[in-house]
Amino acid sequence: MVSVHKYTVEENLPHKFGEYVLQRQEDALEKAKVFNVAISGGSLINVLEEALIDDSTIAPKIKWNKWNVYFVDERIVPLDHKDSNYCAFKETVLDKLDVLPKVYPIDDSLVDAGAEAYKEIATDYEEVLPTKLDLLLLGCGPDGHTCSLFPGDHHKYLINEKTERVLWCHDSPKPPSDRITITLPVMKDAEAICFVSMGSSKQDAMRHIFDLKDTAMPSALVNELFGSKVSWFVDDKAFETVTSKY
Ligand SMILES: O=C(O)[C@H](O)[C@@H](O)[C@H](O)[C@H](O)COP(=O)(O)O
Repeated sequence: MVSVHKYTVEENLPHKFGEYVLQRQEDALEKAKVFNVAISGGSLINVLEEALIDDSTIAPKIKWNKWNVYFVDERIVPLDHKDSNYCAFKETVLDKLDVLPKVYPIDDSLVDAGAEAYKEIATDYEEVLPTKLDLLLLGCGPDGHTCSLFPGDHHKYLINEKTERVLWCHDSPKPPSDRITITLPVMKDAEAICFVSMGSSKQDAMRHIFDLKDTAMPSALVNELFGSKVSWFVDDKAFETVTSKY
């Protein structure tokens, strides 16, 4: 069963999320010297800023020098492009830190080289990713996608992948069209998975995921497959139409 943490604006979701991340950091550092985290793009990056930088009780406890940061998905664009998840993370988080984590972006030297090279970007990133990540921090799109695992027959190859850990996602319904994404085997091996979903644009997806358990939506499939290690941080707007109890 997944854990759902639901908050109103007054209850300060970013702070609660920050406490959760802090706990995962402490758990990981009890066992190892580094904390291996993979993050998505989108609004999650702003929540990271609010939780881990702006929150004055959480910020001093974050041991950035022990963090290794990877990306659960990345758009195939130069790293300084506005669409790059790395670029968003750099501008929103890294540029505001005095002590930096180690960050592992994609190799962007091949972004203009076409399809064969895109496969290579994915394969190369698979080499970079540790086998077991301590924490995956995920978003969920209004269509139920997570990472760049999109719903629908055209993108079934991503969800069906059993061996390769990073794939090239082409014809993405959300631009830009070419991306890389982690696959379910990476999620299977991860210690913990955490989604953040906020705002009324997520209502329909939340109803499909939590009430209808519609596993055609990749985020619902993640719940079904890996439930006990999955946490959701949601606000009351996103969950307004969900009737199931958690
Ligand atoms: O590369 C991407 O497009 C993002 O990583 C994407 O997968 C994002 O996580 C979700 O779309 C949720 O984004 P929002 O929280 O901004 O809606």
